[in-house]
Amino acid sequence: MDSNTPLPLALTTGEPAGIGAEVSLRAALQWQNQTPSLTPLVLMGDYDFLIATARNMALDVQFRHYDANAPFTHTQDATQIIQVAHVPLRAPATAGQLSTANAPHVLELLDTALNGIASQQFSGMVTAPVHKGIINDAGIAFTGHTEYLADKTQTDQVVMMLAGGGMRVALATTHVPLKLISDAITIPSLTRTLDILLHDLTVKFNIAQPRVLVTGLNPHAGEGGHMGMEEIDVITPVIQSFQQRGHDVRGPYPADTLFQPHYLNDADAVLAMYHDQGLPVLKYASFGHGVNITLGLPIIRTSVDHGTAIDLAGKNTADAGSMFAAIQCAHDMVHASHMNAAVNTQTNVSTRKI
Ligand SMILES: NC(=O)c1ccc[n+]([C@@H]2O[C@H](COP(=O)([O-])OP(=O)(O)OC[C@H]3O[C@@H](n4cnc5c(N)ncnc54)[C@H](O)[C@@H]3O)[C@@H](O)[C@H]2O)c1
Ligand SMILES: N[C@H](C(=O)O)[C@H](O)COP(=O)(O)O
Repeated sequence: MDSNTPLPLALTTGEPAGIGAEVSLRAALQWQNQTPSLTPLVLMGDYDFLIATARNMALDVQFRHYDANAPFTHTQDATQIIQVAHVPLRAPATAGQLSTANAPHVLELLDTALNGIASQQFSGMVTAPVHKGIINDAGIAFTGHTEYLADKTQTDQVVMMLAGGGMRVALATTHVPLKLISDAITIPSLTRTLDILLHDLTVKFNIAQPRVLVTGLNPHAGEGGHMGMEEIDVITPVIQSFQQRGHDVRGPYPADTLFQPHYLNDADAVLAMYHDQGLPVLKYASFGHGVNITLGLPIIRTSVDHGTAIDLAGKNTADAGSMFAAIQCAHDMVHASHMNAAVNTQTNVSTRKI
């Protein structure tokens, strides 16, 4: 490929019984129409299934098979062409009807994108939602893209961060049952989470001196130890160690009152302790336009803020705003990473390999 042509982003179309194909197609067309010649997209999915989905949506669109040896850019007159890296379904897909038979297909979409990134065909991946339950029902242990991609890229720890509504909310734990949360937050794990968060905010989001607000774990951040000891034993010592290293990391703040402009206006990200402490606030502020980002991976990966919406599949009513935002975010992160890599090459500043 011409070195001036940006590498495509891989877009995995997700659970075929859900809204993944619909939001992928709609957002891809919007992206290609708004930004022709910018970053091409390649959809990972079953070619005929995507054609059938487009027909059901009455989209004015043409399809072509992705060919790594024949670069394709969405020029002004080719914005309605969708490139597909064909990953065959394992069984016919019906909107709204989950099937364990297609669980391997869903994971093959991710593997195809990963292989394409490894072989430098793609600059990153944007993922449509998968259904964690049906993959487990198929006998495949799976807790989420976040953990799957960490495992596949042999990354010891990653950080889930969602962005939307003017906020970034990162999590100290990912898909962990509530009763295991306290034990999962240790001085080493929280330190590593903050290291990853600060590093990726700098390198992938171009924030020179990230300001991070950290929540407590317990009501009222433990009320001085009367409502839990995690703040005193773990969270405060970790925050202090980052402050001693010169970072703008503050807290622990009671999570129930932290999410207000008074605090947020003076911060680049909030680090919440667990999934349902931070994400409901962010999703209330931005559902349908938020982006899920996996930090700490050696690749760029973004995703939607919603799930498979089985109840909406096939109805052509799903909002593709979050998928569009995820494409935009991945595009911006690729550019920020390239810029920072160039700066570091020039100044010989070493950064952790991402
Ligand atoms: N990135 C991902 O892969 C991802 C993200 C979140 C949830 N999930 C998975 O999705 C499955 C279903 O999860 P859930 O039911 O909790 O959440 P969901 O987001 O699928 O649905 C919640 C509600 O939001 C609505 N909704 C979701 N997306 C919408 C859209 N684009 N436009 C309009 N309305 C939309 C749905 O109709 C439903 O009423 C679970 O297996 C979950 O783990 C996957
Ligand atoms: N925690 C995510 C959310 O609430 O949006 C969602 O489950 C997706 O997670 P993965 O990206 O790990 O699949």
